[in-house]
Amino acid sequence: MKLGTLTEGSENETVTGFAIDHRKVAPGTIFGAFEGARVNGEDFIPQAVASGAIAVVARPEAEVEGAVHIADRRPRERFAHLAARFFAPFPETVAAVTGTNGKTSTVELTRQLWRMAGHSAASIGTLGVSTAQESVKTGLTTPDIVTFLSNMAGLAREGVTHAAFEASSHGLSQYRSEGVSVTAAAFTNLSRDHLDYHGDMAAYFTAKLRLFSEVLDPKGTAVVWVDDPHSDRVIDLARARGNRLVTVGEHGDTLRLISREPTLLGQQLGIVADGKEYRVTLPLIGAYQAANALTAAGLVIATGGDAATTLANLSRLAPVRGRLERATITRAGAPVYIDYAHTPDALEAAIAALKPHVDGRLIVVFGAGGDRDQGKREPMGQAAAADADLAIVTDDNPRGEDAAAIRAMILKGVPQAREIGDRRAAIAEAVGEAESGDIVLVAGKGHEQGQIVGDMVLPFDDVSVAREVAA
Ligand SMILES: CC(=O)N[C@H]1[C@@H](OP(=O)(O)OP(=O)(O)OC[C@H]2O[C@@H](n3ccc(=O)[nH]c3=O)[C@H](O)[C@@H]2O)O[C@H](CO)[C@@H](O)[C@@H]1O[C@H](C)C(=O)N[C@@H](C)C(=O)N[C@H](CCC(=O)O)C(=O)O
Ligand SMILES: Nc1ncnc2c1ncn2[C@@H]1O[C@H](COP(=O)(O)OP(=O)(O)OP(=O)(O)O)[C@@H](O)[C@H]1O
Ligand SMILES: N[C@H](CCC[C@H](N)C(=O)O)C(=O)O
Ligand SMILES: [Mg+2]
Repeated sequence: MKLGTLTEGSENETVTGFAIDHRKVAPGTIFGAFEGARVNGEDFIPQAVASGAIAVVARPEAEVEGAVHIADRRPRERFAHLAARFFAPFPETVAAVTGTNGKTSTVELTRQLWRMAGHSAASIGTLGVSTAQESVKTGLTTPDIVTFLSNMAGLAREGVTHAAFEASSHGLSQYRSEGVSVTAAAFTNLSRDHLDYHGDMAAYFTAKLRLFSEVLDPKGTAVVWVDDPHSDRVIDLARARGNRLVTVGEHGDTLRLISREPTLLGQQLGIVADGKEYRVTLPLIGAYQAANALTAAGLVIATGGDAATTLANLSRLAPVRGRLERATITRAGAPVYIDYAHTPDALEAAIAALKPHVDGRLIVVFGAGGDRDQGKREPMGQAAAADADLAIVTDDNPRGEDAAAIRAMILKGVPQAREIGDRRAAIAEAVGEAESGDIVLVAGKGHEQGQIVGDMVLPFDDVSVAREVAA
């Protein structure tokens, strides 16, 4: 591709790639220089040009010498659209999922349902880039724009026709997932998280709504979990823009959930679609997993799937890694579940999912991440105080913060909890305490493979630790 095809000039230089980090610039690269939360990418323009950048996308006031300056008030957006032209083509059907909780689960379940319908499908999110064959980590929920577009293009080259990705609020506000045509976009729910980055709930919601106001194709479909108090805003937005609507939930029009009964290994759902009533055996426990499965089914229907077939396929869904995953059963006979709940709402949902299965006590082990929203810590404690029979507060990626100070903030919400900083010791204590009829929930890390302390990532996997201490 020639530079002249991307800018108004007649530059004949060959574009070899795109980069947003000057350390990744090679001769022929177009460099995106953006103001960030930590540093200003514009400071690296001279180094990028010295490394061979032939053009720089940056604000008009940025100084660019020795390369073409592609000036734009919204450089991240402009960069994304230029890069998309370079990396295209992409999978023809692309769905995006936003919401505070449930994104990873929904994209993963959507991928599975598409596959059952005979499509070559993939998902991109917290678990990485996953196809039926493999899963490769990217490190972020919504990867940076260059990784995102190159992965989407790579999937298309491998024959993937259907891709679902997680649109995190950080990703949406940093234009990390632009440039592909999004045919369907789903909203799961909104509750407290990430206020360290967004400031307040209104700004956090606005970041998420950009998926519906700007990213979703004008001819695309909005899929909405309607039982969340924030769903009306999404529905109004979709109506105002003329998008097709698929609504799911107890108040849903497309898929109406009329009953839900927990069973030993999952739940029985009664669902009305197109005026017909369906009985579905979902092999996943908890109201929250039913919500995510229905939202995933909504995305599949929004992208051309038949409702009856899609609902029938729900009975064959495989669990999502680290989401209410049963790691082991203790010697006393108590099951130990691992879940990725790391917000107050998620902790409440994970506890509620297990409650119907508990005869004795529900023992919950959890912490909260360092260098993340501090205001969610006390409410997480309160959620455990309200619904757990025994809470053990421990560490979960303290990062650059003092672990004891994080625990103290959680303990304000649950003063009766036991405090055991060392996560392995905390899990061992819960496993040792549990009697027959009890359930242990270890929350916060799900699929994660490390404990981040300072700059170090110490190997840690809740599932293996639970198995080891229970052995
Ligand atoms: C707060 C945040 O989201 N930061 C991300 C973001 O940073 P930023 O744009 O503010 O970048 P910055 O570090 O200030 O740098 C500004 C610019 O200078 C460039 N730069 C920087 C240094 C340098 O030497 N050379 C250089 O060119 C950077 O590439 C960037 O374009 O862009 C960077 C490059 O893509 C990301 O690596 C970085 O993720 C950090 C590591 C992070 O921890 N992000 C988390 C909070 C995150 O994004 N989480 C969400 C949500 C999780 C969820 O709940 O699902 C996610 O999508 O994963
Ligand atoms: N629909 C839901 N409603 C409430 N809580 C949920 C819902 N879905 C998931 N959760 C809770 O949130 C946790 C994380 O789920 P999941 O990984 O699917 O969400 P996510 O939105 O991808 O999270 P992240 O923001 O970390 O990427 C689950 O382990 C569960 O505790
Ligand atoms: N995507 C979330 C994951 C949180 C997981 C939890 N284990 C933590 O470290 O806080 C975040 O970066 O805020
Ligand atoms: Mg996720």
